[in-house]
Amino acid sequence: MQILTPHVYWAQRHRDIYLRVELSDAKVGSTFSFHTQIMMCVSQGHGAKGDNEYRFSLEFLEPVRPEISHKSTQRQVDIKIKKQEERWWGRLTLQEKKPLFLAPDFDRWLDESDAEMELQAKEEKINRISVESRVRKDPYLGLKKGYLFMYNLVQFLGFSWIFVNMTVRLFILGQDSFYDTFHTTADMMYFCQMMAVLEVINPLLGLVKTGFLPAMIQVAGRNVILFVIFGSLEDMQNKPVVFFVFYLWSTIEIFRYPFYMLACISTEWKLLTWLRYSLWIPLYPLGVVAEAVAVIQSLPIFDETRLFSLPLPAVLGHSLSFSFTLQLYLVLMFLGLFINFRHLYKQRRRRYRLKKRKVH
Ligand SMILES: CCCCCCCCCCCCC[C@@H](O)CC(=O)SCCNC(=O)CCNC(=O)[C@H](O)C(C)(C)COP(=O)(O)OP(=O)(O)OC[C@H]1O[C@@H](n2cnc3c(N)ncnc32)[C@H](O)[C@@H]1OP(=O)(O)O
Repeated sequence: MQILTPHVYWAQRHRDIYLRVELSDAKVGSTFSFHTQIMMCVSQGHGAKGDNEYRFSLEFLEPVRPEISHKSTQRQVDIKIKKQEERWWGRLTLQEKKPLFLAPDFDRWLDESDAEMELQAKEEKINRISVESRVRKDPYLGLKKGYLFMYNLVQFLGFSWIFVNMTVRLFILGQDSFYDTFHTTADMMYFCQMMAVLEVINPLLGLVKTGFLPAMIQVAGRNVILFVIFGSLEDMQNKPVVFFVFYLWSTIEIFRYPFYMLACISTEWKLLTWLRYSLWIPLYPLGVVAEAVAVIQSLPIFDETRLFSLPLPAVLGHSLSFSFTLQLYLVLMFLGLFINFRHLYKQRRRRYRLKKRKVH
């Protein structure tokens, strides 16, 4: 009996092989069999030699997966086969000479670089959809952003009030303003620094991408100075060091909080970003030095007043002055400076590397 072979057209992508078999009204029961990389197809349909049984076999260049998807239409049978390994084939069949019944399917034909671009476009689309669906999944996003925006606004207003107040007094009173900074601005500073505890809680709740430790060091470090050194020792309150500490703190915050506010509404001002990620370079070490001066100045006062001193058993002496704890704290301060300086340096690099990548 004569074996009839249909015309078969082929095209490929990195993952798939497409075959189009020229058989109209092919019966649903086309059978396919696979043996490693050989595929055989038998089908009843209307081809070049009228209504008949047609068959063909192909030995592929590389192994394919045995599962196959195919669809018979009035005009043709479309077959899709998955390659076992995702790569571009130089030709379809193992034998170099192309079988006579096989030809390229120019309707689907793409060369390798076009197929790569198509693959890339598909992957980008999938990524975009998955990012969009992740973003859409958070039903509280608006609420979170609203809360962060309000928090940053309140902090911005608080620190701006301190900064403007101190600057105006400096212009009017000159050096005399150094001595009553605490009495004129401490209430607002207490308020802002108590609120700043939220900066440690926010990353714990996953509201911001900040590391917990840097925020903890920042907030705890400042609050020790504000509440323990300045707040509890009246003798410290009229020292010029208060002016320098408060001025350095508020200078960075009047840029940092508006930067966060803009981030909450997905907006950016280049100059503000630059100031947020650059001003800390001189301000942070200066701030730590000013805070260290405040701690050192408070040591004799704690020794004298015995405030917060730790009672000791009679054999060990009367009590342990709080100044010992503060001397230990001085060491911690420089460790904290190192950790946060490195953190801010990394944040700066990440920000500007990211931006460069977006530009190219
Ligand atoms: C463990 C016990 C410790 C005990 C203490 C030990 C001793 C401590 C000594 C410490 C010395 C402190 C000295 C200090 O007080 C001196 C001064 O402050 S001087 C003045 C200069 N100071 C500064 O410049 C520091 C200012 N502070 C900060 O920058 C932050 O507090 C800090 C945690 C240090 C770093 O901030 P962060 O990690 O948040 O970096 P980013 O700004 O880049 O933010 C990361 C991403 O999160 C988003 N984010 C963060 N916060 C908010 C917010 N409130 N609202 C909205 N979005 C926010 C931000 O947009 C970033 O997102 P993206 O990456 O998408 O851009």
